[in-house]
Amino acid sequence: MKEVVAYLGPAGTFTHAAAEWLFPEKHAVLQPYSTIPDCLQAVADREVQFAVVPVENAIEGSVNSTLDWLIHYIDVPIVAELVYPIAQCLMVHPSQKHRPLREFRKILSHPQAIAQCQRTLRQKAPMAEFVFTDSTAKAAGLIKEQPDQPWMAVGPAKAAEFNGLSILMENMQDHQNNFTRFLAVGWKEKENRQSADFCKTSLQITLPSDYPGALYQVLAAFSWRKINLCRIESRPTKTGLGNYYFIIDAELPVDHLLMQGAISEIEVLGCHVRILGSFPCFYKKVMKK
Ligand SMILES: O=C(O)C(=O)C[C@]1(C(=O)O)C=C[C@@H](O)C=C1
Repeated sequence: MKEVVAYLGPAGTFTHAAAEWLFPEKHAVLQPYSTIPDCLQAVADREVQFAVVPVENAIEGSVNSTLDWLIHYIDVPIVAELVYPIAQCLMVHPSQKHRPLREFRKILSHPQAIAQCQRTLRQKAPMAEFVFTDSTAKAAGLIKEQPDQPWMAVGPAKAAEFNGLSILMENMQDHQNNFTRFLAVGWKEKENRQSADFCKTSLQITLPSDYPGALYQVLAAFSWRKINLCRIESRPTKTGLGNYYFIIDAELPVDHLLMQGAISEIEVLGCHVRILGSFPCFYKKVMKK
């Protein structure tokens, strides 16, 4: 039977492209959901076997709703990671394509996409106000429904294609080398049909209390074992200002002897360690035109 995979829809989002890459059509049915929490809750409630969600962008940083949902509201392991190239396009209804950019009044998109193009958008369309939508493809769909409005959307070329929109600018993010890291979460290990670039373990660490050098001691457990850390992120525990969880990604699988040693040492220090997942990581390089 085919696996059912939730993704941030509608069809044409960057997350859709990432989900198609991780779960090819031959083996899976991709099911769109309106928001990132909806995707994650669907897998937690076992409506679907997997969900694919964005977690970090090279320009704008963390996707907090993904991190918070994984930390606070559900307990489903991360089973794979994909780093995927992001090319943002400026798109309009074909009936608006000859209008000068300065005359546009609204720019619709997901907040992450707008943030990646903020400077360019300010320069090209200074009169336009930003309107945030649940996804880039949702924004493209709204533009399609309003042929008479001087509105634009930001998002993937696929979203323009699916909605019959005209692309006015390609690769318009403020900085090149734009990539987003996506996570697949699910109830069983993802079969590795592609070979992974490397394996990673994602840990949520709670310090026992705030004392000098607490985080330093945690990092030392990785450092002297020469375990490479690829990310440290703090998120509020939501119990009071200044209380944080640390999300630490280490470049070794959890069953590796060195990782086991590091985790035990950190626990002996009085920290609470939650394993968010130990998973293969894939890297999709930019496709040359
Ligand atoms: O709206 C989309 O197309 C998405 O897939 C969401 C999302 C994100 O939340 O980061 C995914 C990749 C890009 O960084 C911009 C937007």
